[in-house]
Amino acid sequence: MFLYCGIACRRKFFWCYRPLSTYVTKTRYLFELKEDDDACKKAQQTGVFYLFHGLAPLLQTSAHQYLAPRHSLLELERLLGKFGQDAQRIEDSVLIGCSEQQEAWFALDLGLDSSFSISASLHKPEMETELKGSFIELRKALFQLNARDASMLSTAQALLRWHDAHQFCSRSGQPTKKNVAGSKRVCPSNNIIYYPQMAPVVITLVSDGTRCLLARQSSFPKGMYSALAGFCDIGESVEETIRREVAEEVGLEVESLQYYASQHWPFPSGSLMIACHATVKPGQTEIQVNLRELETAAWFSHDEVATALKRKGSYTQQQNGTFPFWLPPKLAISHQLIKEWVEKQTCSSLPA
Ligand SMILES: NC(=O)c1ccc[n+]([C@@H]2O[C@H](COP(=O)([O-])OP(=O)(O)OC[C@H]3O[C@@H](n4cnc5c(N)ncnc54)[C@H](O)[C@@H]3O)[C@@H](O)[C@H]2O)c1
Ligand SMILES: [Mg+2]
Repeated sequence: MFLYCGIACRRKFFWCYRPLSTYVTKTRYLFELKEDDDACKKAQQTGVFYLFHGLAPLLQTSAHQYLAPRHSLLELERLLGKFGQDAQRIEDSVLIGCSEQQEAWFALDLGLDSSFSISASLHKPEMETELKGSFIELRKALFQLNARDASMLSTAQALLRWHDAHQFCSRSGQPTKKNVAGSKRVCPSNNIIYYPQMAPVVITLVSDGTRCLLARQSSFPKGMYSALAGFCDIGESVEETIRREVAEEVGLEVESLQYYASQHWPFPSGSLMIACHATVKPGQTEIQVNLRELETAAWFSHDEVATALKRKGSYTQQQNGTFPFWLPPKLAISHQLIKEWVEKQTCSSLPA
């Protein structure tokens, strides 16, 4: 592709241009689709649509995995026609990404109330039959999706939910209007622009040097423990949230912390999970669990955690009445954070 970057580098007596990488070309294309309604409408002609109903994605089952089917604009128009829906409903769709070949990906919810249709939710079973799939709650399906579909459907659900909840201007009370890509909504009466939001959440794996601290909430599946998590309060830095959450939930003071990685998380309504390692002073490890937030918390050895990482989620009660200790699945950043801690511990215990 003969695309050149606008920033030229001067070498001796002539200008030379660096061709844009596929990644840069793709990000620039997505930027254009968000800014230019006509370009985005054009992209819908050749793009594909992922379908939702009441925020549950349409999925098909294939060998213990879920797959997210895609539909062309033509197929979608035909489907809407068959169910007596206005094709204008497609204007509710949101842009969620594109391929390296610039095939744009959109998501559309056929079950949420729309200004173009009010009775779509009545057709759910018939639509499932027609589409040869089922609308399945993302919470149930997430861990049986491949990483790419999981990430895309999470983004799509968060964006669709945000649009559904921001139909009206909080200042004028008037209906807001989304741009074609769905990257913003505007109130026509006062031009206030609303952008999709997500809540920053820290997730911290506390260690005392040899053990790590894991906790569970009563809402977790039986036997599952995870690292400590908490929403950032307004005005806080990530470091302040970590110190506060660890103090609040287990009564310990963080000595040092280190950023690990981040992940978009669709629950409860679109969060940015910021994962960090933290340490406490070796002598100050007595846990005082805040029972309003947690069911329990405890220190675990390297070997206990390494074994639990290999265990798949299980709800089978053991003979002594307890449930096996297990950790969140691979897709969750808490799993990756805990895995990194185990690997680091393994390396540091190897003879030099
Ligand atoms: N991806 C992962 O690996 C992973 C692992 C653990 C937790 N999480 C996510 O982290 C989130 C936060 O963890 P937590 O429940 O321990 O948080 P938390 O300890 O802050 O407690 C939750 C409480 O915080 C309050 N809160 C403050 N701001 C909020 C907001 N913007 N949205 C909702 N509630 C808000 C509410 O009262 C809520 O009951 C969970 O919703 C969970 O989905 C993700
Ligand atoms: Mg918490």
